[in-house]
Formats: sequence, structure tokens, C-alpha cells
Amino acid sequence: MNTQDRVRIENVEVLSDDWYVLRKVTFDFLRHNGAWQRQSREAYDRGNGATILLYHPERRTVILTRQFRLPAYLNGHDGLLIETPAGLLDLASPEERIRAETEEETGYRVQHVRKVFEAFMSPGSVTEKLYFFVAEYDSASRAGAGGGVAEEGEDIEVLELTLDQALQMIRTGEIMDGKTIMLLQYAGLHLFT
Ligand SMILES: Nc1nc2c(ncn2[C@@H]2O[C@H](COP(=O)(O)OP(=O)(O)O[C@H]3O[C@H](CO)[C@@H](O)[C@H](O)[C@@H]3O)[C@@H](O)[C@H]2O)c(=O)[nH]1
Ligand SMILES: [Mg+2]
Repeated sequence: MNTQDRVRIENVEVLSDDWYVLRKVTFDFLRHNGAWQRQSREAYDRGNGATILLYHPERRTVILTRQFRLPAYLNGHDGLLIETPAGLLDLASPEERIRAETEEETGYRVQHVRKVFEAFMSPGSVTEKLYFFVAEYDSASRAGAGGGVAEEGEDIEVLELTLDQALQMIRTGEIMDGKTIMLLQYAGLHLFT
């Protein structure tokens, strides 16, 4: 039986519709034992996103960003998170969007981006699916300073680290962002062999 036959949406209530949309969905779910059970769950919808690891195979370096993230700050972090460049799709294709976002945030202009996987990052509460890319960079591909869009409140630092430094920073807790840890581990396994 496919899942569509196990789910009946009964009601959708919009709890908040400001920057993005928070919905409360009431549904019946057919359990394995054949009984229908009513549940309600909140789901935060900010669309989908894309992220990328820029890497330099000869120098064994990667490009990361550092920016203030309020939700992490509210949860006890100093708020300045080291991350792979990333952006919301705003209905564009993931490839198209990640190229533009990379240049906006880091200044690097990349042509060939390669998708390595897709993942739901918080499937119990956030609808977003994230598309993960990798691309090679070199100093000649830096077309600007990056930094993000100041009018939108972005103030992004660009970091160039060796892969070994970055992997060490996962162990020390200096890197605590999920998508970033996933891409750095992917790099350790597949990109710098
Ligand atoms: N006014 C306002 N602006 C917001 C709000 N939330 C986000 N923004 C602004 O919307 C822009 C979103 O920037 P992007 O670069 O497109 O997205 P992102 O925040 O980097 O998101 C990426 O990383 C997230 C964290 O890992 C991912 O969740 C997401 O998929 C994406 O890849 C930023 O300028 C941000 O300040 C809000 O509630 N209010
Ligand atoms: Mg971003």
C-alpha cells in the first residue's frame, strides 16, 4: 500500500503567514495494525534550498562562510555559524540558484556544479528539502568580494581552510552546522583522494 492510501488530510490551519508559512495539519493515519488514528502536526514551510562545497583539489582547501544565525543564538550558541554557502530556491532551479548564491555570498563564480545528494534536514518539523552540490574553485574564479546582500541584513565572512582544518573543527565543535558537516565528510570520503 502506498502512503497516499494511509494519509487523509482533514484540516489545514495557517498559524502564521509572515516571512514564511507555519501550518497546523490535522490528518488521519492508517497504522500498521489497520486502525486509523487522528493526529495533528505543525509544519514550517520555507520552500527548498541548496548548498555547495567549493574545493580546490591541489591545495586541498575549501571555502566556507561565517554569519549570524538567530535561531542558533537563541539556543545557546554565540550565533556565528560556519557554513557552506547556501540559499533558498525561491522557485528557481537548484543549479541556477546555487551558482547565483555562491557568487553573492563568496564572490566565487563557478560554472560546473555537481549535485551529490538531496536531504530533508528536519523532517519532523520543516518541509524543506536541501540540494547538496560540490564544485571546484581557483583564485581566478573570484569575481567579487561576496558577503551577501547588505540590504537583506546579510554580513557574511568568507573563510578558506584546508580540509584537515575543517574536519578538525567538526571535532572541536567550532563547526556545528549539519549541511556543512555532511559536505565536509563527503569531501573527506570522495573528493580529495
Ligand atoms: N525579514 C526577514 N528576513 C528573513 C527571515 N528569514 C530569513 N530572512 C532573510 O532571507 C534571506 C535568506 O537568505 P538565503 O541565503 O537565501 O538563505 P539562507 O538563510 O542562507 O538559507 C540556507 O541555509 C539554511 C540554513 O542551513 C537552510 O535552511 C536553507 O535551506 C538554505 O540553504 C536572508 O537575507 C535572511 O536574512 C525572516 O524571518 N524575516
Ligand atoms: Mg545563505
